[in-house]
Amino acid sequence: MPYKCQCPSQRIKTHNLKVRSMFKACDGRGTTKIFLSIIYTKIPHQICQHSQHSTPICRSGKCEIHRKCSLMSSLALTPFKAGLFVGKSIIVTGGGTGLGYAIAKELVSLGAKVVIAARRIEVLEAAASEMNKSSQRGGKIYVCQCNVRNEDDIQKLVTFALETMGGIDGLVNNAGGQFVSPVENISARGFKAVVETNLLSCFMLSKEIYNRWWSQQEDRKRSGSIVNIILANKNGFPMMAHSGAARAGVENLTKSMALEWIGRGVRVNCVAPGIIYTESGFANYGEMAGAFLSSVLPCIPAHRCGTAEEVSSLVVFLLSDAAVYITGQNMGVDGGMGQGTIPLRPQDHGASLLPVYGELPMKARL
Ligand SMILES: CCCCC/C=C/C(=O)SCCNC(=O)CCNC(=O)[C@H](O)C(C)(C)COP(=O)(O)OP(=O)(O)OC[C@H]1O[C@@H](n2cnc3c(N)ncnc32)[C@H](O)[C@@H]1OP(=O)(O)O
Ligand SMILES: NC(=O)C1=CN([C@@H]2O[C@H](COP(=O)(O)OP(=O)(O)OC[C@H]3O[C@@H](n4cnc5c(N)ncnc54)[C@H](OP(=O)(O)O)[C@@H]3O)[C@@H](O)[C@H]2O)C=CC1
Repeated sequence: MPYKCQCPSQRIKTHNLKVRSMFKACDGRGTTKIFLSIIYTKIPHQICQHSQHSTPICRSGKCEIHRKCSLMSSLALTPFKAGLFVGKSIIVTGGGTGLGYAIAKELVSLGAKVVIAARRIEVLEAAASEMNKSSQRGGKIYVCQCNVRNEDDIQKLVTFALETMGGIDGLVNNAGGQFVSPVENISARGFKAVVETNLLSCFMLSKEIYNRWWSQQEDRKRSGSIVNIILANKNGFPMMAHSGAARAGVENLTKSMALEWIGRGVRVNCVAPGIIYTESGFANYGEMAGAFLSSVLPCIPAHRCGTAEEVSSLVVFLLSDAAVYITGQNMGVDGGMGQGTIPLRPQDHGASLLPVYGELPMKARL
């Protein structure tokens, strides 16, 4: 059935697409070639639901492009080769939302078995059922309720992961967060809560897995990789000082663990996101998030927030064997923010010229 496009503008973007297949679309005046990728899943939706279309481009929802779209929407955005993580078992804390969700989704789409762990079981279950649609070559998401501040929960998480996946190859310490407050108003309990959530949790879970699994492996091929998600906090983190301090602790702990455990084939690295737009992450700050965004955007050299996929691809790389010679590092994904100070010097160029990898609403760009 020929696809009838009624788009008057014909502004269908083909860049950023990895061409795997080509479709011909009739615009009523001639033939337009539309290139689609089966990997970069969001693009076909942008074609179908292109905001510049004055009329709906397909009313039936049954055309070839819609069929491809629904197929592709269940796949994850990834630059990595299919099957890269087949046979690998990974824990992602905070994997039911935001960055953790993007990481878990990319991993399962590459064939990994992944346990996602957090406090809200209903959020985890909904996420798992969605992500299992992207699973490829035996990849599967399992869920485990766990408060990472609680040592019993940590032990149960490791037991669950070993029983369900048969081993652990990777750990992403992503669960975390904080509240916004000037230093003078943070109570000791509040400070402690943030340190427990971000630093103690990372120590407890990494240690538990090392003692019960990685240190027990005679097979040197069964190595491990830990990726700790921290913050771009090189110059402190005003209004989130407790978190800046806790994450600095994680960075240093990362270096110590990297040196102590390299003999067992365990690598440990940090990823330091700048300001990454995640709906769940920003929801934690209510109305304050909007004000924060407009004040911080001019200070980000890239002039836009990052996307979860832009963080996930680095995390997945660090978990992979392509990164076997990398340990003890802290890598920023921050649109240049780590080069400046916070609050950063406003940049005087216009809208962001950087292309976007993943999805980013207009409000998260300058
Ligand atoms: C705006 C864009 C920012 C972009 C940059 C960063 C982005 C991100 O990091 S996104 C991720 C955001 N996600 C989260 O922050 C979720 C996890 N966070 C939390 O769960 C809390 O912030 C927590 C770590 C503090 C834990 O909270 P809770 O379970 O309530 O902790 P406790 O019951 O143990 O409370 C202990 C202590 O903490 C004080 N407290 C908690 N929230 C606040 C608050 N919003 N403001 C001030 N104080 C807070 C609480 O009052 C308790 O202290 P006392 O009152 O002295 O007993
Ligand atoms: N978005 C951003 O701009 C940045 C984010 N980060 C960090 O990246 C990580 C992910 O953030 P993002 O995805 O944006 O935000 P989210 O709020 O979506 O992610 C936080 C996740 O951590 C889980 N979590 C929080 N506390 C606990 C706990 N005590 N035990 C178990 N799980 C917990 C939450 O699940 P649940 O509530 O169900 O437990 C949630 O899934 C966080 O560590 C965040 O601080 C760092 C820099 C910037």
